[in-house]
Amino acid sequence: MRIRYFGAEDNRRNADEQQQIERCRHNTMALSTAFMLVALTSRVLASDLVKIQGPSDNAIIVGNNVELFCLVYTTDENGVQQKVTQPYNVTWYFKPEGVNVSRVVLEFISDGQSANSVSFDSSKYKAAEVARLQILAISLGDAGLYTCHLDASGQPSTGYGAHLMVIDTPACHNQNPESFSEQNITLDCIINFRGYRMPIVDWRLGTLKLNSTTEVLKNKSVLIETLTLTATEQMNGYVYHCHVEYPGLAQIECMAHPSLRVYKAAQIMSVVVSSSSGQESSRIAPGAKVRMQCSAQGYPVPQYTWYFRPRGSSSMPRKLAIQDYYEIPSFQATDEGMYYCYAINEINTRVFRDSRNLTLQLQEVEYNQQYNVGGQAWSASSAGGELQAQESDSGIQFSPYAVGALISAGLAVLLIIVFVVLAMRLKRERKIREKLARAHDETLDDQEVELLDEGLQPNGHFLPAEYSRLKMSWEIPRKDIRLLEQIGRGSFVEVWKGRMRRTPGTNDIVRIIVKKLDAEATNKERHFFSTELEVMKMVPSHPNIVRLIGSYTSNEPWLTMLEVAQEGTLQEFLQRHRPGQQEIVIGRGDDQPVFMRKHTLTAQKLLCLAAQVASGLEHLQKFKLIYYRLQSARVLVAKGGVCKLSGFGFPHEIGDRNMYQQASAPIRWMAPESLVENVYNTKTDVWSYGVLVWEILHFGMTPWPRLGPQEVLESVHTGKRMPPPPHCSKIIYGLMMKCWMANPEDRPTYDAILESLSHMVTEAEAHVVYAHLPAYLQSLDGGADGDADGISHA
Ligand SMILES: Nc1ncnc2c1ncn2[C@@H]1O[C@H](COP(=O)(O)OP(=O)(O)OP(=O)(O)O)[C@@H](O)[C@H]1O
Repeated sequence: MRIRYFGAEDNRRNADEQQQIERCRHNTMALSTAFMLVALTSRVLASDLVKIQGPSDNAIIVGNNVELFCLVYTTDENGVQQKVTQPYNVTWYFKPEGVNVSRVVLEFISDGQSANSVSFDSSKYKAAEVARLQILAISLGDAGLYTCHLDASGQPSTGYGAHLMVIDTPACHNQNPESFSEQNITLDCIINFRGYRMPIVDWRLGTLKLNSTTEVLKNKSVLIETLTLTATEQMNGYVYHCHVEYPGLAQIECMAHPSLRVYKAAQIMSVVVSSSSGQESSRIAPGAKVRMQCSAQGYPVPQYTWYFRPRGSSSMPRKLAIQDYYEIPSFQATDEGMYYCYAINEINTRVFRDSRNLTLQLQEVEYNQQYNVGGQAWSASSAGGELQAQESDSGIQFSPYAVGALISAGLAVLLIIVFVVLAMRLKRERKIREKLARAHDETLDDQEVELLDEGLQPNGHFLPAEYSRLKMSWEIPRKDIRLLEQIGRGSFVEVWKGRMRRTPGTNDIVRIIVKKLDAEATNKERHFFSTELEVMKMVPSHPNIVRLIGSYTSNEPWLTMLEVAQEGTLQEFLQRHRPGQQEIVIGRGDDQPVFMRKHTLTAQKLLCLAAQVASGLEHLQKFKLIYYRLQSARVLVAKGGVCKLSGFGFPHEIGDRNMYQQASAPIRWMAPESLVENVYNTKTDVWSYGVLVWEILHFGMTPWPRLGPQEVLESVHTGKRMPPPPHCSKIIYGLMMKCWMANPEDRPTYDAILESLSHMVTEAEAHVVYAHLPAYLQSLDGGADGDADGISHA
């Protein structure tokens, strides 16, 4: 905080301020002298012989001391001030701000020889020289009117008064020290002041004054100056300050610490190709030098990675460079292909990713390709990449109009082909859906929606006859659904615990989970919601798939009703059953917590969990469905430790959704082809499944525990894999490694995975050896910084 005084005294502040105070004291004295001159000429004196000089207005900052002057003097026949030699009394009065009554705070009694003082609050008020009042450790309550009265020879004067204004140090608050770009930032400057003058307050950035709003509270003694800004990346590191000025008295400032941090998810703004042939084009002349420049915005500043996949190749793109540009010194046929620029940054453990790709080709124009420009024949030579004028000999000459017409015709044919392909694809998908719907209908009769409150009705049919009429649409009347408590959130849904009437018109109630679409969901999100619902309706039931109970889409907000997975997510379930966690607190007695003994999951149970997930995935695969971001935090667990999958769809929908939510990609679980090309299919699910098996065997630990997301990405691309866990057999590690094969075709089928697991389950303790469990898995916080940081090469 910086302070500049016009008038105040301070004996507590630092040396700098002391100097300023000295200056201020002189100022005050100068003011007092001026005041005295005025008083001498204009005020009524107490008596002809004894006179007083009154104090002057002052402003002082809380915590400082101040001295108010009231001098007693007499003048000789020449008008020169002399010491008073006759008896007199001087009384100091104080009338606090906003109060109508004055009280005596100090009194001087002089017999003409010496003066005694009586202070009415000795800790606060002290006497200095004759008739001066010292006020110590000023607080806001000391603001008000101070007057000194002279009583000489029984003739009391009216006295002299001065206002003391007390200024508190302003407090600057930055309410949003961390925010995202485009969000609002609010800075408050709160000033406590007492006295008759309101300060002038403004927010500044350097010397630039900014528009802010002023609010005065508490009987005009507190002022709040609010600055509202829209966060932009450029504001990073900015510190705004609040400037408070008491005109003619003091200027004070406070800074809104900490400096601003404005996050922005990595976003590629442009990818520019330039070549030595002087053109910005994706067609490059042979031998030309090419530079591709990728520019991204974001805070923290994004990291760039370039990948390349040669033309005609279906292999994984290989990494080229970790920088914002990539250069090819001499472009050749082998450089033809797809180049990808990735920009990544991490904000509060969430990873944000953006990518662009471009195709580079050799210039097709070979020798003697001719155009007729302006009646003159030109020949384009690919060697130099430049057009050179030369006389054309013979050959057919095309006018630019003819070339244009040809291109338009070509485009039209292309459009028709695309249209036909799309129509055929849509028709095929519709057929699949109809087939699925039929399959579903066939299973409807014996489909018992699991009784969620088993105690109530263990074997009853969930959907009553009245609802079954609605069965094809799965619609449940809204009056039969009750939302009780929100337990979670998805990207565009709220997840609620709820209740539903099992039979209309009765009080037969079951517990359900309700996913409620956000009111402000975008059209795209509505589409994802309804597609997910439609897919769930079509998939025949399976013990490892979360069961759909019904939906409500007649009115907003749309609802999906699901069976309850009491144990929460698989990740939470695993962490709760970690070996180190043998006791859990289940409640509190009078003072003592109540513990319950928990059992660590057995080796067999761990392998069963892995098998259940594979079984659910195999079921989905039969209907050509894939998972949306498979990881233990997205698999649910129902009573009895039964894994339940939810969040699946057709690959193109999932790809679309993953692209939409690309910003928060679960990099640690993603297959290399998903990372680079946004490809999602059964084989990418198998890769993620391998990572999920690792999570199961590590009781819900985060995969690649010691690496940041960028390092994970690079490790995966350079063929590195997580190392063999010390407590797992070679066979089980081999299964994980197969899931992580670089070539998707080399990864196992779910059938093969289930086959392998079924063998392992029979002698589970030989595959998951608890005696070899690493120390980091035996404690509660093992997930945070376990030692599983070695790296294997695929
Ligand atoms: N059937 C259920 N039983 C118990 N809890 C559930 C159930 N469904 C969802 N939840 C809880 O709600 C949370 C969010 O649900 P979920 O992840 O399914 O939402 P989502 O829409 O798929 O999320 P996202 O948009 O991130 O994909 C889960 O982590 C889980 O804790």
